[in-house]
This record gives sequence, structure tokens and C-alpha cells, in this order.
Amino acid sequence: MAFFSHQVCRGFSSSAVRNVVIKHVTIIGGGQMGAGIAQVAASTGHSVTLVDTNEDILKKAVKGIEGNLKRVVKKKFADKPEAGEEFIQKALQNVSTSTDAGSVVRDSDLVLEAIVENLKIKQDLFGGLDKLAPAHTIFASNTSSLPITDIASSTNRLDRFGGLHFFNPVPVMKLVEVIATSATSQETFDSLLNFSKKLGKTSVSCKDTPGFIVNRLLLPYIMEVIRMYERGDGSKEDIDIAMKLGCGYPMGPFELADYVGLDTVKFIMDGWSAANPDNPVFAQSELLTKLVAEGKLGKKTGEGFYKYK
Ligand SMILES: CCCCCCC[C@H](O)CC(=O)SCCNC(=O)CCNC(=O)[C@H](O)C(C)(C)COP(=O)([O-])OP(=O)([O-])OC[C@H]1O[C@@H](n2cnc3c(N)ncnc32)[C@H](O)[C@@H]1OP(=O)([O-])[O-]
Ligand SMILES: NC(=O)c1ccc[n+]([C@@H]2O[C@H](COP(=O)([O-])OP(=O)(O)OC[C@H]3O[C@@H](n4cnc5c(N)ncnc54)[C@H](O)[C@@H]3O)[C@@H](O)[C@H]2O)c1
Repeated sequence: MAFFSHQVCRGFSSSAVRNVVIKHVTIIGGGQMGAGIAQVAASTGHSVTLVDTNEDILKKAVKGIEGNLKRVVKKKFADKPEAGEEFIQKALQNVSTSTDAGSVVRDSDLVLEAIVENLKIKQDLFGGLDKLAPAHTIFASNTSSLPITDIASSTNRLDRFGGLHFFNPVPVMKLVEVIATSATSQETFDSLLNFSKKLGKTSVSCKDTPGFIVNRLLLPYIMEVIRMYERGDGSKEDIDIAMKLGCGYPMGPFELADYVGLDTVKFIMDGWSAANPDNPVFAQSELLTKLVAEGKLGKKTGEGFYKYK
């Protein structure tokens, strides 16, 4: 990955189809992000198929969606519990699940991937689905840090491939970064922008540069924080309080890293430090490496920088 080889111009190669109105969405990966995106897409009238590797994960994802819909309804329909219940049921009816992506992509306008942050695994997934999905289907990745161009290279639909980068927790965070590679067609880009709008999100347009906008700025901050703690310049608790009360951030950096998942933070750092071995901004942290090796991945495993059990 050439880290700073910015792709400054977007191509307008002719797409096989015109603007795709996205109605049927396949979301691959029913973890934190996939389930959150499924919830928002289903709540806004899209039919969603959520795909993961086994039924237990999918059951947990749907249960999580139901729980989070209840949180949404509590506020949105505070004085109308019946309308709130109807909203939940409608959204849930829009969600189906599958462990076989290949069999469900045939009906999809959009295949959005939110699986593990690993280039080869993402390429294998899309490479296989490219042969099965209809010509009009748009592919998109929710990757935090991998070049969309590299993920798309496993397919023959470069013009119908883009990035849709959501933020955690998806039902609450208002932003979506919409990423165009140099091969993404204008029609595809517009379809992704329209889809983001239908989800009620505000979108920003990004080039396919490492970390897009947010993570290119967020990761160096998080890594500098971890190094500060490793040097003994402040306790985790004090650093978190300082950034919350001093900067007005809703979470301190250690809380946020635990919330996002330390495996995801490490996956991103591994890629960026390998591509930039001489850049101290992307230097590895011994502590982060140790926590991930011990399976302390943050909130999702009950322990990361903090304990949650
Ligand atoms: C960091 C490592 C480096 C980056 C790695 C890359 C990661 C990635 O690529 C980019 C990111 O996502 S970067 C990460 C970007 N993310 C951030 O930076 C997040 C920063 N943190 C925050 O914004 C807040 O701490 C939270 C919103 C998470 C919780 O808020 P709080 O005040 O502490 O606690 P609260 O009172 O419980 O919740 C408040 C309201 O939200 C509602 N709600 C919550 N979850 C919900 C769900 N799943 N569904 C529905 N609703 C949900 C809840 O019901 C409540 O509603 P009410 O109507 O007001 O009662
Ligand atoms: N966690 C965040 O805050 C965050 C925010 C934005 C983007 N992202 C990105 O979104 C993606 C997913 O992150 P997450 O936090 O939801 O991860 P997660 O670990 O919570 O969930 C990933 C899910 O993908 C499933 N999966 C893995 N390989 C699969 C395959 N081949 N087919 C089907 N399912 C498969 C896993 O079983 C798991 O349920 C990553 O690319 C990550 O970088 C994460």
C-alpha cells in the first residue's frame, strides 16, 4: 500500500447501469457495525439480509438490533408507545438473516461488507460474490483503513465499487464517509450518497486515501495517547477525564478504543506501520500488542484497557 499516493481524480467510466435506487441490501458481517447498519437500513424502509458465518452470531445480532430499536423508540415515540411498537415490528420484518452470502446477493442492489479488517479476507469475499451478484449490484466496504481500490481489485465491477464508512454506534453517529476510487462511476457514487441520505445520515465525500478523513486524524491521536500512558505521563483514567472535560469529547481515548475494539485498532496499525516503517506516528505499541494477544479486545470481550465484567 503506497500510503501517500493520493488518488486525486475520480474516473467517470461508464457504468453498466444508471443510478441504482437501493432498496434491497445485503450486509455481510453481523458484528458491531454490520448489525448497526442493518438496524438503520431496516428502520428506514430497506429490506436487509444480514449475513454472518453462523446462526448464533446472527441470533445475537438480531437480538441486539431489537434492544437498540427499543432505545430509539423510547425517545422517538416517548408519548406514543403503540406507534413505537409498530416501528420496531416494521423494522424487524425488514431484516432477514443468512449464513450463505452467495445465495442472497442475487436480489441485492447493494452488498455492503462489514467483516474483519483484513484485506485478503475482504478480497476473497468480494471476488466470490462478484460472480453471483447481478450486473447492477453495487459493492461497498465499511473498512476503517484499507484502500477501497485494493479491495475492489478482486472484482470485475470497479465502476460499481465504493466505500461507505459508518461510525460506531451506527444508530447514533450521524456521519457516513462516502468513498470513490479513481474507477468508481459517478452513478455509483450518487447512488451511495442517496442511500446515506435515506438512512438519515450526513455524508462527506472522501478520496480513497488511508483512513479517509476521520481515521487519518483519529488513529494518530489514539496511538499518541497509548504512548503517553506507556511512558507513565498520565493514568488511563486521568487521560480520559482530561480529554472529555478539556475537549468536550463524549468518550476518553481509552474508553473509545475499548468501544471500537482493540483488534480493529491493531489491524489498522499493523497495515499502516508496515507501509510506513519509518514514520513514528504509526509506530507499534507494546501494550496494544499484548492486550490483543491476550484476547483483551475491549468492551466486546469484557476487558481491554478497562474491565467490563
Ligand atoms: C478509537 C480507535 C481508532 C479508530 C478505529 C476506527 C473505528 C472506525 O473506523 C471509526 C469509528 O467508528 S470511530 C468511533 C466513533 N464513535 C465515537 O466517537 C463515539 C463517542 N461516544 C459517544 O458518542 C457516546 O459516548 C455514545 C453515543 C456511544 C453513548 O452516549 P452516552 O451519553 O455516553 O451514553 P447513553 O446515555 O447510553 O447513550 C446516549 C444516547 O445514545 C443512545 N444509544 C447509544 N447507543 C445506541 C445504539 N447502539 N443504538 C441506539 N441508540 C443508542 C442511547 O439510547 C441514548 O439516547 P437518549 O435518547 O439520549 O437517551
Ligand atoms: N468497530 C468500529 O468502531 C468500526 C467502525 C467503522 C468501521 N469498522 C470496520 O467495520 C468492519 C467490521 O468491524 P466490527 O467492529 O463490526 O467487527 P466485529 O468483529 O464486531 O464483526 C465482524 C463480523 O464479521 C463476521 N465475519 C468475519 N468474516 C466473515 C465472512 N467471511 N463472512 C461473513 N461474516 C464474516 C464475524 O463473524 C463478525 O461477526 C471492519 O472492517 C472495521 O474496520 C469498525
